[in-house]
Amino acid sequence: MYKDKFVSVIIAAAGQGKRMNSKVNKQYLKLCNKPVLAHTIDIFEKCSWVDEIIVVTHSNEIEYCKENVIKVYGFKKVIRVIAGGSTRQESVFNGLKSVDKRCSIVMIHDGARPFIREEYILNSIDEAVKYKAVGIGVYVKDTIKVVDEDGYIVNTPDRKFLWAIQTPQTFDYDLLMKAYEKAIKEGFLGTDDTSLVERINQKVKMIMGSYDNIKITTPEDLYIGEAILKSREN
Ligand SMILES: Nc1ccn([C@@H]2O[C@H](COP(=O)(O)OP(=O)(O)OP(=O)(O)O)[C@@H](O)[C@H]2O)c(=O)n1
Ligand SMILES: C[C@](O)(CO)[C@H](O)COP(=O)(O)O
Repeated sequence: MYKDKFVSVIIAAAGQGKRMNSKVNKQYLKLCNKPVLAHTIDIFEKCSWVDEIIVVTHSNEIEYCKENVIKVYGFKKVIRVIAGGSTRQESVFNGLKSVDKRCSIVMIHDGARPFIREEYILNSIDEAVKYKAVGIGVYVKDTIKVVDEDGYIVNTPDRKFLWAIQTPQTFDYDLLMKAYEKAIKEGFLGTDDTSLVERINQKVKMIMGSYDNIKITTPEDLYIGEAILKSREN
């Protein structure tokens, strides 16, 4: 098992949470009395392989985040809370530009994914040292259809090759920077980080995650989330 490289974690928490349809941004909604974002940061804060954490939040929420999350929960590894952009990609890029000079491995995680467990973080870092680019996910449970604009099925991809990708996604820092710079130059916009690395013809290793590493996206995820937390209490 590895540990001689500097590991930076970028937590992307600058979205607007439109699908949650709530007045309070979803990262600051409470699950078992603690903000979603605080649950997320807590897991990385406690992980001994993580050297620094950068939280990217909406420019209007920087002070709120510092006061109500970083200060209240005493997170020491959060060295910076910075403003995100209008897309997740832009937010992550802002984070990438502000890591410590020693950063060798960078891990990108959604602020809205508060149930990742430490064993998956350690495994991702280990594998990133070997493979330079690592995604985490699960096999899809449903049969997936490709449907055309008129609502007709085009085809049914073989499920054994289909994964639902999650975060954290973990990379050699220089490699991810190169992928981001190319995507920006060429106007490519991806919904995750591995898709940018795929474009520079770098193989990305997929590792198995867990079905409970859900992203808080729509209102029912809040009660599913509370159930996940309660199931871990003992
Ligand atoms: N401009 C953005 C958009 C998204 N994110 C972050 O990326 C993660 C995954 O995005 P998603 O769940 O799609 O969040 P939102 O964009 O906030 O959700 P919605 O699409 O419902 O508005 C979230 O932690 C979100 O805060 C971000 O940092 N900056
Ligand atoms: C990286 C990601 O979590 C992949 O599932 C992504 O951020 C999800 O955002 P989405 O646009 O809501 O799928």
